[in-house]
Amino acid sequence: MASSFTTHTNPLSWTSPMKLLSYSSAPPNRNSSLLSYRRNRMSNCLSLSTSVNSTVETNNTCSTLLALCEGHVPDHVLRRAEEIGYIMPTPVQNEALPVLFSGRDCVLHAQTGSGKTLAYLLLIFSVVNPQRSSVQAVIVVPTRELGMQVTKVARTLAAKSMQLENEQKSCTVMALLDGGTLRRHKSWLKVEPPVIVIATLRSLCQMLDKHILKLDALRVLVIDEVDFMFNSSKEVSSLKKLLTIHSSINSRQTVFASASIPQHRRFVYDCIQQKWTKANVVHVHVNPIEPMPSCLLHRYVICGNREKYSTLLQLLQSDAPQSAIIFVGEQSEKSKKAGNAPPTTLLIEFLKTSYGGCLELVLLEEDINFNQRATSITDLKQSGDYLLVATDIAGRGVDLPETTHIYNFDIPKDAINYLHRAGRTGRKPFSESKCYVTSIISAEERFVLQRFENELKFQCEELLFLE
Ligand SMILES: Nc1ncnc2c1ncn2[C@@H]1O[C@H](COP(=O)(O)OP(=O)(O)OP(=O)(O)O)[C@@H](O)[C@H]1O
Repeated sequence: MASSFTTHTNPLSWTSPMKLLSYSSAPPNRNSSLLSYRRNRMSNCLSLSTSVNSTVETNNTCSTLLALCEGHVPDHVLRRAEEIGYIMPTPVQNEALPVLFSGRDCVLHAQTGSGKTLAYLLLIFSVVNPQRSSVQAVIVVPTRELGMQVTKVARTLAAKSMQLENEQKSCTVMALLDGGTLRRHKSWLKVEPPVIVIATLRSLCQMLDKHILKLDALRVLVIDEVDFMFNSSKEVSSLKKLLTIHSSINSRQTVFASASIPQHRRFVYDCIQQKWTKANVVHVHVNPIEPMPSCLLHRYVICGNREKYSTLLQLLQSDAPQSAIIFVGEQSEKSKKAGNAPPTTLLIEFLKTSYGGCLELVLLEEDINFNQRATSITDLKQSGDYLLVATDIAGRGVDLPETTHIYNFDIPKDAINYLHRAGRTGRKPFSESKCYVTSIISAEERFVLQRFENELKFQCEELLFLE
């Protein structure tokens, strides 16, 4: 079956990045802001940081990551970073690292895929002392998937460099994630006391409440995806307790990170008022006029509910993605009670029989067991040719850089969700390649997508199916 799509106005028009950068409220000069972003992105000299309550000297000189971190981060960690391929700092690393090394608390606010993880990990390696067997840094993450990913990067950086002999003892990194049992976590703690702990809030608080883990020696506390954590009714009281009772702002450096911090001025104000951070906290906000990466091209297709499956199939055939994630909405409680199969399962079954392409079909959702979930992401990272069907569990933080296409089979519930789903692609900081985000919507949902466009300052092009 020959299938193809065209854009509403001009079949090729959506390939133009200039056209895609639109603003709901008029920017000072659209073209010049795009050009300056491009220039800055290439030379790593972005100077769009906003500081709150303080004047921050930002580092505007072009330098390598090594030059930026020398004298702060141990040599063996910097060598490992180079071996992995981290040579130049990304804009957020360029902006944030001098602030972080100065000891100030920090709200890291930068686009998805911009390299916030490496920024806070380099801070941690600059502060902790591997000779002391006490927990000196804690990174709190919202999901097991993100936790496993951050643990992997931290362990890779902590591992012995191939270039340096006679190195110091390397840091022990421990993951305390949902899905592991308290007994197992307890015995790991005994066998190899960790210096850096990466944890989901529930598992961490369980250990703290039972006095199995102590944070007396804590030097750095990172809360990743901070807006999500504060928005989650299940997590918020534990989070506040961690920030104010289990540890103190005076003895630790606090870092909050996310690509989306709604009402960020209010948030920073609250941080100070509630004593979650010190009063001289710095808000490092990189590229505030463009909440999403400019390498993303946004498209939508309108179709009836019954045609969604065939529309997705046609899109997959015409796009031929290298790797893709298809986001499906959560199953409602009513549908669960009625004994219906989850929408993810229905879609996987459909694709198994209809999708004839060479990508491996993988499912990721809350209801599959933790070991299976662990395998999914690890396998995907290694294989690189996947068609991942997922709920929003894969929407936050998951880093699969080979993903070239995102499909919103169901429309995200709000603009923030759109931003994080879209941000699962375009995750190669120095690449100029374009990546695609396509939403399959009904005619009635067009106005919802329009609202996202206004809020997130992007423009979506309609794809029309050609018979
Ligand atoms: N200096 C660098 N040079 C090259 N690649 C980098 C650099 N820093 C980070 N990366 C890569 O960029 C990708 C995105 O980084 P990371 O996962 O830290 O993004 P993020 O800002 O945390 O995104 P999100 O908000 O979606 O969680 C990763 O694959 C990482 O390895």
